[in-house]
Amino acid sequence: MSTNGDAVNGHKDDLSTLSNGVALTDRLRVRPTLTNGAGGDEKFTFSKEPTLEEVRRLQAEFTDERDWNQFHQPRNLLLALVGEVGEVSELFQWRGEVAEGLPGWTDSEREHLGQELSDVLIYLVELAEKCHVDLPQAVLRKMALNRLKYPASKVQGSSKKYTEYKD
Ligand SMILES: Nc1ccn([C@H]2C[C@H](O)[C@@H](COP(=O)(O)OP(=O)(O)OP(=O)(O)O)O2)c(=O)n1
Repeated sequence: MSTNGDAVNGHKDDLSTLSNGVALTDRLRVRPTLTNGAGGDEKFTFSKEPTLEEVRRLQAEFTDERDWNQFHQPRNLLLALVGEVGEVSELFQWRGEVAEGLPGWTDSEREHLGQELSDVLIYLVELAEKCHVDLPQAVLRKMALNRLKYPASKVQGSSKKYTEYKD
C-alpha cells in the first residue's frame, strides 16, 4: 500500500521512460494523459479516439496474441476490474478531498492515474464483450433511463436518491 505521492509513483516511473530515454508516450505515439491541470478556463474534453469498439478490438488482439483468452472468463475479468479499481483508490488514499483538475499532483502522478483508470476501462470493456453486452448502446440506454428517473426540473441542486422523492 502506498502512503504518499512519491511512493505511489514507484515502478511506474521506470515504465514511463524507456531505457534509451525515449518517453513511453513518444514511442507509443499517444499524448500524455491528463495534460490540463486546474486553473485553465477551457472545459476538459476527451480525444475522439479510440472508441469503445476500438478498445475492445485492441484488447482482443492483445489477449489473442498471448493465448490469454483461456484466463479471461467473465468472473476473472470482474475480479481483475475490481483489483484495478483498488489501485485507483490507492492513488487518492490519505490525500483528503481532491479538487477538479488535481491541482498539486505531479505529471508522474497524473500519468500513473491515467494508467490505472485505463486498466479499469480495459477490463470493463472486455468484461462487457465476454458478457455480450454492447457497452456503447447500453450506456446510452442507461443514461436515458437516468434522465427519466431524475428529471432536471424535479431534482435541481439535490443529490437525493430517486427513491427518496415523494411523488
Ligand atoms: N492476464 C492479464 C494481465 C494483464 N492484462 C492487461 C490488462 C491491464 O490493462 C493490464 C494489467 O496488468 P497488470 O496485472 O500487470 O497490472 P498493472 O499494470 O496495474 O501493474 P501493477 O499491478 O504492478 O500496478 O494488462 C491482461 O489483459 N490480462
